[in-house]
Amino acid sequence: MASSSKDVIDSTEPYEEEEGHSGEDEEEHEQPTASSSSAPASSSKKKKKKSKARAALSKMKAGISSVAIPQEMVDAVMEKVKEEDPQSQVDQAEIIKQMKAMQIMDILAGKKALGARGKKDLGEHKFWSTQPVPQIGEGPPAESGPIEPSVPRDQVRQEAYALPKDFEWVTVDMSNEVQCKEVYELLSANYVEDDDASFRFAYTASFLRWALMPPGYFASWHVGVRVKSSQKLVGFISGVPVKLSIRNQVVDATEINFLCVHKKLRSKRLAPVLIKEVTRRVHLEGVFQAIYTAGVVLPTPVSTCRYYHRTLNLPKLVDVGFTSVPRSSTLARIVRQTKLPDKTTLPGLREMEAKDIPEVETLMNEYMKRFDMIPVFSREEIEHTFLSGKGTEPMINEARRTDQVVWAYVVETDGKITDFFSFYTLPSSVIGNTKGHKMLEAAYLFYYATDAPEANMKKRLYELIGDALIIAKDAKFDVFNALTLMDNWSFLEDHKFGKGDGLLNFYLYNWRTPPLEGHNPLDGGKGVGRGIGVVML
Ligand SMILES: CCCCCCCCCCCCCC(=O)SCCNC(=O)CCNC(=O)[C@H](O)C(C)(C)COP(=O)(O)OP(=O)(O)OC[C@H]1O[C@@H](n2cnc3c(N)ncnc32)[C@H](O)[C@@H]1OP(=O)(O)O
Repeated sequence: MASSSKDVIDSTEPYEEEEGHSGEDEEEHEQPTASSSSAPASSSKKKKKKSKARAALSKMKAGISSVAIPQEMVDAVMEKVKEEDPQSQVDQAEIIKQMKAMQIMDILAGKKALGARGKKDLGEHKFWSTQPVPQIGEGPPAESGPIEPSVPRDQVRQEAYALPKDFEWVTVDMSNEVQCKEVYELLSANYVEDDDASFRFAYTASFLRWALMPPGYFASWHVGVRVKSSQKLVGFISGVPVKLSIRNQVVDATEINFLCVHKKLRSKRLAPVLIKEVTRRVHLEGVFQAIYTAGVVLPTPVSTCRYYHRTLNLPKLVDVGFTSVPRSSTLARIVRQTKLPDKTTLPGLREMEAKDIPEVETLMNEYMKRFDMIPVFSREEIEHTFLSGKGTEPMINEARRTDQVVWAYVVETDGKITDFFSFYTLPSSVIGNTKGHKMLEAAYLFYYATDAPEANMKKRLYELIGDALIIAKDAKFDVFNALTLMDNWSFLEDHKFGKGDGLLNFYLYNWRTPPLEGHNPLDGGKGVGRGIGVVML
């Protein structure tokens, strides 16, 4: 009798990975080291809720929880703080947070300041230690470039990696509605959650189609794993082509995203085999570099950015536990303080149209020179990225069409496009909420550009993002999120974005370059740089 997918999923043993494939991957076969969870902020239930709220979405793809801090180190720091300032209100949770941030910065700086437990705290990395990525403690490279050479197609492993016997590889056809829905369903139930399992990213099917089918995409880079007997999709990873300019070296790369393994198949070493298989398929197309982001700390981030959140619908954010009202204030007061103007303010602001593509391209090419790592968009990519996700009529509300995934606006002054901004939707499902809210509607700041001269740049960006917030509020988003990349640092605080707890790590595969400025968590929110100009979905 054929086993049901439930039986197969429940009984799957940890996967013993193949050894020595094409000399690329000699992972030792051991159980993964369990990552430690972050320390609770407080034992009191109320405080815990508050800490959950602060962490919220920013910790989802952006956790620092995999870095363990020994209790004795926390105690020692606590003692020192009290010694220097007996009135200090700082608590253990804050110390742990700061120490984790310090560790990440040390990794970025290539210092071995990880304490006696060093590498162990970060896990042994049985898989990642075999991959062409900068290893922990290696130190910043003197020069940028590939870690291992590219090889001709006939030297790339031709056969797929072996999977446990009950599973098989599939290439998911994202243009097929049923298959796209299967990916959506896998992710809806199993993708990234925050530490408290309160929210889970809920990318829509139309979003996934938009994200995974840019011009020149390779269907073979949409890799799925199915249970043979039931054909249930239980694993996924995807790549899309991207041309990156990293410190002025242009690299044909792939953007890897949506790595997901069904919850019941976790810790069985399926992720490494998914990563190896997508790598093989990417190599077969002559591409040998990749960019990806993750909340977890792996060897080795090229940069780390922090999330910031701008409240748009405070009562709902409080209801779902995303945020809380400080004791010293009231809901009504904060609503008043964060109220946005009813109408956008910039003359000439309008939705981007196809006719604007050449001017937006010129504007972006010029403006993006400010950052060290940027995407190099072709005209077709600009069209796809900013216009193809516009959705269709009818409108769901006054500023949102059915299936709209991206919002793109330009400022036209005397027939010339002077500015541009965009944001995209990424809702999260609210897990186990008792107040009737199923979804948290979050907008994420995407690309923008302006021709404002440097002296006027800060003011102009402030105005642009102010209007983006108003449009997002009209489209009924609950919160507007942004990272400390591009020039975001210049307007986040002025626009009343709250600093999130979460950090997002940026990684490059098979490319070494000295750390790119993103955000220095030691610097209390200042000291942000202009390293990262790539916005990952
Ligand atoms: C040239 C082309 C190159 C293309 C490839 C470029 C690289 C792309 C890399 C992928 C970029 C993805 C970008 C995104 O999509 S980031 C989003 C990742 N997805 C989620 O967080 C969704 C919820 N979680 C899951 O589905 C699972 O927990 C996943 C699938 C994440 C791990 O499954 P599981 O929990 O069952 O673990 P395991 O026993 O199979 O495997 C354990 C090994 O996997 C390493 N691990 C864990 N999490 C991640 C992670 N997020 N990136 C890279 N590696 C990760 C881990 O360190 C350990 O290796 P090592 O520490 O022992 O060495």
